[in-house]
Amino acid sequence: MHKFKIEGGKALIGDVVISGAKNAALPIILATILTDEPVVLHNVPNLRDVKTSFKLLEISGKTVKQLDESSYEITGTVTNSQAPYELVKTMRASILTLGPLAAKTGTADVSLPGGCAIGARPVNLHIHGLEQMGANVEIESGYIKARVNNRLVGTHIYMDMVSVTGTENLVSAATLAYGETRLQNAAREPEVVDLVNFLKTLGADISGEGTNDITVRGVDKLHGGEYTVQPDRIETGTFLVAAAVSGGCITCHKTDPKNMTAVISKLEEAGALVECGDDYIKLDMRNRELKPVNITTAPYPAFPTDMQAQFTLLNAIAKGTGVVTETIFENRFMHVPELNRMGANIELQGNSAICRDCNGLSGAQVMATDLRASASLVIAGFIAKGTTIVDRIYHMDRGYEKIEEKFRALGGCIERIPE
Ligand SMILES: CC(=O)N[C@H]1[C@@H](OP(=O)(O)OP(=O)(O)OC[C@H]2O[C@@H](n3ccc(=O)[nH]c3=O)[C@H](O)[C@@H]2O)O[C@H](CO)[C@@H](O)[C@@H]1O
Ligand SMILES: C=C(OP(=O)(O)O)C(=O)O
Repeated sequence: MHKFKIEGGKALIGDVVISGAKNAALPIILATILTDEPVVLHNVPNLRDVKTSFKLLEISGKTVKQLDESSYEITGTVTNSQAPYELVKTMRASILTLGPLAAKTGTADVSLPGGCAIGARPVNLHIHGLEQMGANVEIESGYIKARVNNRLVGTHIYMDMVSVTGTENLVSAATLAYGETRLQNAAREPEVVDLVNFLKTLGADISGEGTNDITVRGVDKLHGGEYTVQPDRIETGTFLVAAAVSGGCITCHKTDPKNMTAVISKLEEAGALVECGDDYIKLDMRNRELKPVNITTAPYPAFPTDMQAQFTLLNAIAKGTGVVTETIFENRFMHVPELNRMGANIELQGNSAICRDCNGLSGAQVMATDLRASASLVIAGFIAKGTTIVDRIYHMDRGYEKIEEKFRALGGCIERIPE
């Protein structure tokens, strides 16, 4: 298991090019199951989760060919409708095979993902939606087994909770259903919109994306196409927080400020000077005082849970008290005890973290528990006095491309050490 060794105490300054969004790339890659024709994808990030998605496609019978650093061609037809436990256990987003496999082949045997560090994360909405579209779904030996007679049938689905991958699974499945599917209380996340735009390039007939009421009119088949994955708004936000907490100045290029209003306005409230262009965001924190900000996570367009750990760190080192409330996942504060070990003064009260003044952070040996917790600990290492060792960084490799390279270019002292 690799670790990061980080020397702290330097402002992070410079430019960084943002990669394609993990959470857009994964549903798009797995939705290629829906077509027999070639698909070319660009701006695909080189991440562990992306490799896992390609493995899932290859198991299904598809062929994946890398064209350049971030472009891939996916060809072939699905001949096997299994998403095995060995892969699903390493990546929850494997559940995104369920809708496409059921719609395309009438059969899907997808291992139940189970809980993870941040919460129980059930998939009842995915299953219930498919049942409403006519699938017969059984849970057997740890697998979701979906069977469809002939073809899924469009229907009116009200989703009890806003679920990002739940919406993505049902939208993907509905593209090949007979008739019209209406999804109410759908997720509005930019990654859902990216998936819909991709499906439209393959000939899907969808409207309402970006709202909570999406309509999909099923077509007989989808054709091939070429698509560029949107920039990663969470990677962008992570670098902006790194600039803010280190008193530095970072410009994120090839990103999309339009999808980041909640995060940018909180960074401004925290005292940062933020400048946005069409495809860049620059955050300057030099000679400015960091102020605490209260945040509450909620579905888009509200503040994203995937930026919560980074803002918990921001509040931990700001002068004054900031309250972070997590409403999406029941256990997403695993970074708090680790930050406290580095000198933070954060108290957990129910689903809130009360971040009070501390006397700065000092380097320590800490454990990454999930993807965004890892990001907050790595950034904490850059601002702490002395050396920080972050253990279990495989979490980070799931979602951040070339992370050491990117931080090093900003002046960060970080090296990967094999155990
Ligand atoms: C690959 C991907 O895109 N992952 C993102 C996706 O995860 P994911 O799609 O798994 O998260 P959801 O939006 O589904 O989860 C939201 C809430 O709904 C609950 N729920 C969800 C489905 C369901 O069938 N039943 C149920 O109760 C979950 O436990 C959670 O409490 O959205 C999350 C919320 O923005 C992000 O943190 C993840 O980074
Ligand atoms: C929680 C995340 O991812 P996943 O849903 O893949 O676990 C994340 O991207 O922060």
